[in-house]
Amino acid sequence: MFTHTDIGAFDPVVTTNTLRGSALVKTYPGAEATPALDGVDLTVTSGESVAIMGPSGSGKTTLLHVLAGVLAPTSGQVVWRGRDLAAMGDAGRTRLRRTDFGFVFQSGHLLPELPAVENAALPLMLSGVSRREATRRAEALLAPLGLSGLSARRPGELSGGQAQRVAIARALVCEPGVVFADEPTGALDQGTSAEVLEQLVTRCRAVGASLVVVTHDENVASWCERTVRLRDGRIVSDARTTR
Ligand SMILES: Nc1ncnc2c1ncn2[C@@H]1O[C@H](COP(=O)(O)OP(=O)(O)OP(=O)(O)O)[C@@H](O)[C@H]1O
Repeated sequence: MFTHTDIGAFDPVVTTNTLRGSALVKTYPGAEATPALDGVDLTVTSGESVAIMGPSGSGKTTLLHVLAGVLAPTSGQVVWRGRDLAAMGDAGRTRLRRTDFGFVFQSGHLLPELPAVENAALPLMLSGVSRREATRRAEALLAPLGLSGLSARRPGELSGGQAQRVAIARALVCEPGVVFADEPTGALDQGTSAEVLEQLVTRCRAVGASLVVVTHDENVASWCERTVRLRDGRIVSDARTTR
């Protein structure tokens, strides 16, 4: 017979790719009076896409970094797949960021000397997968992003939109549970930005990864299932996107 405790063992928060931030506070040294995050609760469920919006300085990037285990919160807790990030230690969090999370930044952060396919394959090679297997898997991700003919090109030989699509492939190559993107289309013109965003959302959905994307662009947010708005380090609205 199941008791209440037995049922708890099947808690979906523990067994699925749920990312949960609770009571998150972050103060930077010298700015203790004005926390960058001031009591944020945010749960991202498996496969969900969430846009984080708000004015400049409202805490968007800080929230992204705290949820991703890049920055430690001053207080509060981040739990991924039922595990507290604070309990993992620096080495554990570094490993987690490599295996479970993917990252896309505003301007790609690709290595200029490597061809596109090796840039996309890099996280796999860093975790010990052979170059041959890593590039095979990277090629398989570049193809649906419309880049199969460009995999030998170096970043300097790609357009901004193409380079961001290589960055999307790189973020997905380790089959992450969550992709974190900080202004991923901030350096692109509007048309290219819409294409890249569509690709980012579509590819994350195709592989079942959740997406947390910081943006100033309402068009970007409209691609996500949910929009969270911050002001002065607090959530002021959290709503399903209506189309
Ligand atoms: N390393 C840091 N040291 C001190 N203060 C910081 C640091 N990083 C951010 N802050 C401060 O924390 C607050 C939130 O910054 P954050 O970068 O998270 O905001 P944001 O909403 O992402 O802003 P933007 O849209 O301009 O990128 C701001 O007041 C900022 O000045």
